[in-house]
Amino acid sequence: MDFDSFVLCASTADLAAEPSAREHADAVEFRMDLASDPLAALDGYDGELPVLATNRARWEGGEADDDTERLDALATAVTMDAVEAVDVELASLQDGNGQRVVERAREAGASVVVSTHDFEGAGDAETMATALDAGLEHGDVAKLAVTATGRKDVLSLLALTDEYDRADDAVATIAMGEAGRHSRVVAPLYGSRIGYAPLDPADATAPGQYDVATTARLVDELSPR
Ligand SMILES: O=C1C[C@@](O)(C(=O)O)C[C@@H](O)[C@@H]1O
Repeated sequence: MDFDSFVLCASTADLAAEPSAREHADAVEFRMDLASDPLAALDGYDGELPVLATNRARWEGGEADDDTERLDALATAVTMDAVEAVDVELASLQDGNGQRVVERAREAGASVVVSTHDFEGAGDAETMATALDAGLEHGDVAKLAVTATGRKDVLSLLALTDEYDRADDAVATIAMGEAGRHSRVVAPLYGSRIGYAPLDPADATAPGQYDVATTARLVDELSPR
């Protein structure tokens, strides 16, 4: 999967739901940590959309507990044909444990998204840039999802997104929460390369998400012709 332009992911724990994502999404983000037998589901996957595999650790807002098992499963997932990209937490790369997933992804020709989440706040622009720079050192796309507490946080994030995009650095930026909700459809206009949306709002995988049909429609309507 390449991230030269915006990729909208339908975020789901259920790969069987892929047919209903096709109309709106470019890819499926498979939240392995929220699925009951994720490797079996991937093995049986015969959908059309490419898969971005995420196995989010509990310490980063997900539900996967054992870090060794979690990263092993991710390393196996990237060898599967449908998996064209993988998400690895920046912290897992900085402590060295996630490196084997990146190596496996490289061998398999899958792209690597390096993610950082802040579920409490946004930090200042320098903190955000530090996370993006570190992500770019390890992977193809640096993803930063922060929690916006007000408009200023969103503006800082959008300004940074614009800067990295102008430098041709692939970043994905998201301001989570109510104050940041609009960033999910506006950040792509400033160069954010990935969006995440559930098929059904009741299955949101993060605060402030629009459903995938709404996200696709709004991004399309707002995009310059
Ligand atoms: O990291 C991300 C971004 C996200 O947290 C969001 O805010 O849309 C949703 C997650 O499913 C995904 O793995």
